[in-house]
Amino acid sequence: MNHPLLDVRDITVRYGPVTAVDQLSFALDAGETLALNGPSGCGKSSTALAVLQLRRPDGGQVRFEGRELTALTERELRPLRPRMQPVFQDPYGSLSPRHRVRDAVAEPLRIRGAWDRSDGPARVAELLDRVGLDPAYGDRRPHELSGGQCQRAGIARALACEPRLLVLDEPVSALDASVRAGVLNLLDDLQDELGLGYLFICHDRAVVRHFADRVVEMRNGRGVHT
Ligand SMILES: Nc1ncnc2c1ncn2[C@@H]1O[C@H](COP(=O)(O)OP(=O)(O)OP(=O)(O)O)[C@@H](O)[C@H]1O
Repeated sequence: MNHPLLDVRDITVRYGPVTAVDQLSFALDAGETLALNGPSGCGKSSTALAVLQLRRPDGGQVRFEGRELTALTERELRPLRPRMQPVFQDPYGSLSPRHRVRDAVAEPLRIRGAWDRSDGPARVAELLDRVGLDPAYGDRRPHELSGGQCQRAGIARALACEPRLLVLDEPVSALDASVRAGVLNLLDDLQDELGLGYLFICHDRAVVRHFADRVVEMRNGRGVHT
């Protein structure tokens, strides 16, 4: 049966009396970029957390690859989690400051049981190269990289999970304008090559227009499809 990669129906997220996301629905196919755009506080990040099941929504359904995630226990979700990877705004926040980049990228391979001592290092080097980082940067720690390089390393780590969906929450907003285009081009190339679906959260309308296939404009937790 054909189903969207991600199918979000009527999700609601509340923080006490505040309704951050109010019965929001959208769907996203593999190889497609759907943007959530809107002003600060309209509920974009809360939607990202609900899609990733990092915060369980208070209502509605999140279907990923045809499976209804809100009905699953944490244990049942665990094997699905690598397939939906977040990339957050703060490039330094997604990597541990204590670990070298090569270990950060290797970790998902180890967790998945995909680490092999003979070809693991070459796989890490390949992932770093794929995101435009010289594999020698694997020896560095995050603070020894620029913001753009660090965001690329975070994307390499996400790719090590072999995801189908990336939830990109303001992935270029903290970067200098001069490096933004490079990271967006990388994301475009990866999507073409791997058929990834992108839920792209961004407050910058110009970036959204350039990058997204479709846009959901959010206001006060509600969405308008454009
Ligand atoms: N942990 C929380 N506790 C209480 N209220 C929260 C929490 N997180 C978000 N909110 C509130 O929920 C609403 C939506 O916030 P959210 O961060 O999802 O919006 P956003 O569009 O991503 O904004 P921004 O771009 O500023 O991050 C806001 O009113 C915000 O104050």
